[in-house]
Amino acid sequence: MTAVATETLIAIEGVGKTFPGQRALADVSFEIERGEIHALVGENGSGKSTLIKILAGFHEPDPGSRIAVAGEELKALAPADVRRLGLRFVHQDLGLVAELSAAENVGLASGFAKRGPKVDWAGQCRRADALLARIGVEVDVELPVAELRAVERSAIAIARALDELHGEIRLLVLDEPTAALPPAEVDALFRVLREVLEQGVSILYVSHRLEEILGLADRVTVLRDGRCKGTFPIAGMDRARLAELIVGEEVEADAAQRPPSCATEERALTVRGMRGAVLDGVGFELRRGEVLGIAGLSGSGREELAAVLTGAAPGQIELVDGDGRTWSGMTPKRAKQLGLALVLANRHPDAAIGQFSIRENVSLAQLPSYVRGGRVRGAQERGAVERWIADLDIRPDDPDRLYSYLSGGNKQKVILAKWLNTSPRVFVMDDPTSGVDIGARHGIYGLVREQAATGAGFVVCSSDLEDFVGVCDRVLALVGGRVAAELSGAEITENRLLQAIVTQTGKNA
Ligand SMILES: Nc1ncnc2c1ncn2[C@@H]1O[C@H](COP(=O)(O)OP(=O)(O)OP(=O)(O)O)[C@@H](O)[C@H]1O
Repeated sequence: MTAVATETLIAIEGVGKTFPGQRALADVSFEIERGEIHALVGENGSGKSTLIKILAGFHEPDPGSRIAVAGEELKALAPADVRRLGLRFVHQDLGLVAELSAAENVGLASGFAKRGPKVDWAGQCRRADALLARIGVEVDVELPVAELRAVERSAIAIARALDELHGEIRLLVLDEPTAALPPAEVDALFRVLREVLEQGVSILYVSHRLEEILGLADRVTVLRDGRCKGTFPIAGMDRARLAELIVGEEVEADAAQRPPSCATEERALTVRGMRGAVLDGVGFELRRGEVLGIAGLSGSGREELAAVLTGAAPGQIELVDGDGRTWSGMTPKRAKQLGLALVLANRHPDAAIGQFSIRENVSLAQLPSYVRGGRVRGAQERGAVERWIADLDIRPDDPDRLYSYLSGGNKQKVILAKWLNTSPRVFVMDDPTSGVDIGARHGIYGLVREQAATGAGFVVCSSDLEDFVGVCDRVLALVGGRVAAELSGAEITENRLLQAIVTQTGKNA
């Protein structure tokens, strides 16, 4: 944690934002000090991204809102003001072009080093190297960023944001920077952020991961239903108190409450010899009613397992289904015949259709069952969707709300509802709680358990260790594309998992 800061960098006063039919922010006031890490927290849909988009000049706030940056009063921030005043943003998707190198990505944002009319590649690489060195990171700046570790990509996005070519940088805003980072890489990111702070840049940090906020921030501002519930020092704050401030009521501790396994003796699936870009012969048996976790750092094969298992990514696999039939190779069509549903994280472009409503997205995978005699049975469809909206606490609770207007966490809940609604034999989940708030997370674990009790099998691939502790019966830890360790029942703790995915390789990510 840093020294107590004293000077106001940004004063936000009475800020509101009303979208057609939706008030996202109302009378929000708080201050960000120079030299502090200021966390911004709140439930899904509480207005965090809207506030950030106002600071980024993307949304204009309601009349009467006031924002002052370094003493300069503004009613709204235009994108040119944002740049001039030194506010920089790193969003969850990082905005990097995966096929290009770090040197090229830096050049795309702030121009390329030139020698005469030509690009000076050596000079451009030196510039990217220097930007990364300032935050204590060393990577090969000529490699395509797709080939780097997730935390290295985050570091490049941060280094690029802090390029002072166009003036002093005062505030770095990070929107859920760790949503897809495994824990060992989170520590590496924190080291980078401390370096950023050393440069005199303040940080506004948005996250649903409470441990991170407690370990990193100086102060925290809590939003609830678009209103500011206050700004609190982190010193003296604990997880339970912070969770209560966010949700507005006491939140139960989850780890101790994991219900007993519903795994039966019956096979849901046997997988053998799974190979892909990284996967190197992974196999496992999944029983009906069992919730199996797949843990691993980025580059361990965890990120591709769900897609290879369901035929969404190329790879080799041999599979024995619940009826004892053997299958070689997998395609999305075959996965469907076998009753495997791939539940993608909301950041994935194929996860849902932005221009469809909540109702249309939830019903999409189940549409044939609502059609009788060439007509959609609207009442039945609507009833099912309304039940999912209530069960997952999707906000706003309007089935006709366009998916693209939903907050990140609510998008994730719609994707889950879409697949829970289809009752497959096996759910293959990729980061199912990405961007989901602490209250909704418990709800999701409850629904997974409910479905497991009916005999569905689950393969839960996640970068978030809480998912394994909260809901899994057994966890496979992947290292270098292979199963390096297996934990089950009470053995599944965050510490043991961390050891399994990091120390097995002696890797210090
Ligand atoms: N462009 C838009 N049009 C209409 N409503 C919107 C728009 N953008 C956001 N909203 C609504 O404003 C509210 C606040 O959303 P916002 O994305 O700011 O929440 P959030 O706190 O960032 O949530 P999450 O943690 O899920 O990312 C939500 O009800 C959302 O549906």
